[in-house]
Amino acid sequence: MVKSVTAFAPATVANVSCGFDILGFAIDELGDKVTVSLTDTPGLKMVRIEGDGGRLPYEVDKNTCSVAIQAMLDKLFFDKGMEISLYKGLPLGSGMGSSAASAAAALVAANALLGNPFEKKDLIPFAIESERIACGAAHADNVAPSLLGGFVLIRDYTPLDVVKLPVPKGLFCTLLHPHLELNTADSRSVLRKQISLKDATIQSGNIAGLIAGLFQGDLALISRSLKDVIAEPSRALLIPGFYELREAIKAAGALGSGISGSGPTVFILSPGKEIAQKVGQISKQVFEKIGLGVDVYISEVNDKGAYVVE
Ligand SMILES: Nc1ncnc2c1ncn2[C@@H]1O[C@H](COP(=O)(O)OP(=O)(O)O)[C@@H](O)[C@H]1O
Ligand SMILES: N[C@@H](CCOP(=O)(O)O)C(=O)O
Repeated sequence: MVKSVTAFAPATVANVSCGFDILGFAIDELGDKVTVSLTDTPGLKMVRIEGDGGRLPYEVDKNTCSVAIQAMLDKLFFDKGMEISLYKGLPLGSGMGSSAASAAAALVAANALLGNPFEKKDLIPFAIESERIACGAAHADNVAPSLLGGFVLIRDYTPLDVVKLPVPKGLFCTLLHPHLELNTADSRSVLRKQISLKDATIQSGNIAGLIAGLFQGDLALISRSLKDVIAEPSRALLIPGFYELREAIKAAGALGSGISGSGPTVFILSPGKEIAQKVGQISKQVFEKIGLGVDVYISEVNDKGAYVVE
């Protein structure tokens, strides 16, 4: 019997502008790795955390890896133990679904260790529990795409209704991660609690348009729909250079830009790698001009999601 499994789970862009808490997609290469080992001593233990600068909790009721696995084991009435090692590839509070990637990798590793009693889709509720711990909100728009890959819609939470959407060919994402940290809990606290009928109508039109654009592979429709009148107006104020960046890339041929998750990372969608690289260069200069260091990542949409590596 296999005693130890390692899994990788990718970074994700949640919301995708108009899909607050209901839409996200996965990124290539960037992500977290988790190794889970079976032990005879009952209970979970976080035995190792690397790449976090010593900032993440070892307490099993605080780390998203162990919280997610515990939720899964509760369902199975499992009486053995597991040791968990986390290798963080993602920066904390980045808006790239860092807490979610840890949970997704942990679940895929633990599930494989037990002989895959759950389909990947069935792991989402366990991962959602870990998001409640990380940011106080049980949102699924990072954990679902990190587990399943591609664009994922969360049509409803009660009961959970998750739909994987098509990924148009040639779609590239540029991620700009300015060297700032924003806690998801903090950037949720700045959101308005009420929205007007007018804004609800605009947002519904855009999310419907974005999903239709994904199904039809219609990049012009995707471009027209990448607008957010709900979260972005409040959150953009927390990201220096956000509107300057949007202005600077206007003529470069990108489809649109927005805040990745709750920020500070900004995502830009482009029709092809060349434009994705060009807007990356332009945006980098915008951030550097205002004295902010920035990491630039270019990626296709990752359609695979979390997977076992060894
Ligand atoms: N394994 C983990 N990886 C990342 N963050 C974790 C993890 N476990 C717990 N957390 C907590 O979650 C918070 C980071 O999550 P969040 O601000 O939502 O970042 P992100 O936007 O990158 O997902 C921090 O308070 C951190 O302590
Ligand atoms: N829908 C959530 C997404 C948070 O993503 P994160 O990557 O910043 O954790 C929100 O907008 O709060």
